[in-house]
Amino acid sequence: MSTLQRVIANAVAAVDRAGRIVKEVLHSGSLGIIDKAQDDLQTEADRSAQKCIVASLSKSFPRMKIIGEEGAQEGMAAKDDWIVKELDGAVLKETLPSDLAGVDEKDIVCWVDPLDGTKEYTQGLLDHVTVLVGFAVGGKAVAGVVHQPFYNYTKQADPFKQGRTMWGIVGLGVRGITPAVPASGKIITTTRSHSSPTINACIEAMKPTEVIRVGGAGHKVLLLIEGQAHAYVFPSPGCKKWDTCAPEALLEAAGGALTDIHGSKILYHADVDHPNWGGVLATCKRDLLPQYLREVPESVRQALPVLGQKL
Ligand SMILES: Nc1ncnc2c1ncn2[C@@H]1O[C@H](COP(=O)(O)O)[C@@H](OP(=O)(O)O)[C@H]1O
Ligand SMILES: [Mg+2]
Ligand SMILES: [Mg+2]
Ligand SMILES: [Mg+2]
Repeated sequence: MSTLQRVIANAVAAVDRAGRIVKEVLHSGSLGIIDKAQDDLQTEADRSAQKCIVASLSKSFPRMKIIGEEGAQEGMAAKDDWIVKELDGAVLKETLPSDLAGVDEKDIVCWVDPLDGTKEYTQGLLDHVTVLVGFAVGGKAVAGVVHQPFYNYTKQADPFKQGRTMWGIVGLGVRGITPAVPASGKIITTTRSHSSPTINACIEAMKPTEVIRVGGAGHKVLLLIEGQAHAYVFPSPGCKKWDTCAPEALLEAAGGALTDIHGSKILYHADVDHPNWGGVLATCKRDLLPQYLREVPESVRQALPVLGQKL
């Protein structure tokens, strides 16, 4: 059994536990909101869910490098029942592509966003929330685990029996979600809580038939995979590597593509800068990407630094 496969299997089990924590904090009625920076909130759910995922993965895979949005969380003990040792059986049944099967534990970089869409979580827009665990090898996003704790959420049913987990491995495919493409139009999804004149100018220049403003990088990529939008347009340095690693791998495994606004690959080595300085541009199908890249206005290109190599 390959190490990467066991790591992904553990992450699939751990995100479910993290999602449970996100629900427990919501139901406690005390979100424990902290302002990390302007337009950058953290809640007790972000802190505890990260502790759960990082403590679980680092216990079983101590040589893997793990980078989480909420930092080291020193002094905060993980409760015993937050440490997930289980490996998801469905992941273990798969056969990994040969280029990933032999990867050593120390060469895997894991990017954890314990709660993506924090702003929307605090505002009760619960379906925008995802838990993201992405894996990179050689700087490339190769696998992504995405849990949506409040998928199709209803207050009438047991909250802990709701939610869904999706995962994808580049070269293998996606599980837990069925890829589709929109029937017509030109539908762009973007931020609802971190907008800017540059973002709006870029979207306007693309002449969409519809703009869907929702929270979360994970949630927006799910809209692309499920055929609700053609492109995710975010020419801003606000998204970080933990926002895009898991969504990028899931999207690529489903047939789409995610790069920066210049079409350069986003790099996920352990020592990279955390912000995606070149912004984010993603499309539901890989062959749609060049068209959207061409439509980015020159003024928007010039507002964001050029890094990395072209896809
Ligand atoms: N200007 C900004 N400042 C801080 N974080 C930003 C940001 N723009 C985007 N992000 C982060 O990128 C993710 C997706 O943003 P959005 O929902 O606006 O599309 C969110 O992750 P988190 O909710 O995990 O912090 C959000 O905080
Ligand atoms: Mg955050
Ligand atoms: Mg995020
Ligand atoms: Mg987050």
